Amino acid sequence: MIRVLVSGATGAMGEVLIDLIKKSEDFKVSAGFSKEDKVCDEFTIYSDIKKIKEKSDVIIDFSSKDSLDSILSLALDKNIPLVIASTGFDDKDLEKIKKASEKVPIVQSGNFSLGVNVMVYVSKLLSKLLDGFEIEIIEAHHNKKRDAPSGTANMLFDAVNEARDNKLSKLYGREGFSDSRNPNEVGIHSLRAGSINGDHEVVFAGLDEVVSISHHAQSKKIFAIGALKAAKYILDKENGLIDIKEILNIGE
Ligand SMILES: NC(=O)C1=CN([C@@H]2O[C@H](COP(=O)(O)OP(=O)(O)OC[C@H]3O[C@@H](n4cnc5c(N)ncnc54)[C@H](OP(=O)(O)O)[C@@H]3O)[C@@H](O)[C@H]2O)C=CC1
Ligand SMILES: O=C(O)C1=N[C@H](C(=O)O)C[C@H](O)C1
Repeated sequence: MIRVLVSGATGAMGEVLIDLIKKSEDFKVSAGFSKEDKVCDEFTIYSDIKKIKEKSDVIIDFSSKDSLDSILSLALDKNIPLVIASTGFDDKDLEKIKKASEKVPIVQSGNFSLGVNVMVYVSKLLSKLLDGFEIEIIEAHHNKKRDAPSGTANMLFDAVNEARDNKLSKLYGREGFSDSRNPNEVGIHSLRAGSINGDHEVVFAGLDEVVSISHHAQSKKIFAIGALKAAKYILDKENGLIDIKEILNIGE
């Protein structure tokens, strides 16, 4: 039985993850981490990582960028693998994650669903094949999402940009007048409304033709399923930053 320390335990994703773990035969919740202490039937949620004494085999983090330092020190202190699903990280945060992965195995992804990671892989291919087509990215999420654009939109931008020798630049929204569109700009547009679980579209627009690829998350479960798969995969790894594509068997 794999003992999971759930970070972000009282959040929307934390609750979905805990519910899936309770129905699983392979996993159990050892403890939770969140902003407030809370005693649940089968485990305790702590707001202070120093109070967490329960033995855990892996940490799965669906909290926020604000708890990154706590989560990294928890993984390093307990010397256990870490699945980072929180989004909104900047380059300094990503550097901290890379540094910590020298000591413990870490997988960090803005999206743990299979469908999105296949979409990221295909978007890179489309960007290469449709050279000269202009690219726009649209993402839509629920009205409680704090960060914009989504981590997934950033993954999609990185993929299409890599295929264009990193010559592309992000443009967040548009307003006012402009004589012409810079061919290397990628408009990234974020919708926030209702209870949308996570929709993404990449549009490749050429002269008189458009190619697009999209993903629609019908539940939050798809992210928790991917995170649990990642947790199982990194359990026996020594250390290192493991690519989600390796875990989901996507591409070379
Ligand atoms: N990679 C992926 O596949 C996916 C990633 N995500 C990401 O996961 C994160 C959580 O999403 P969601 O569950 O919807 O968000 P919620 O706001 O519903 O939950 C966030 C949780 O983290 C806790 N938290 C926030 N800041 C801290 C902190 N500094 N220390 C301790 N606990 C903290 C919150 O506590 P409290 O409730 O007290 O505020 C809450 O329990 C987001 O970054 C989101 O983008 C979401 C879905 C899929
Ligand atoms: O906040 C969410 O809900 C989600 N966030 C992730 C992101 O920022 O891409 C993944 C998914 O789209 C749901």
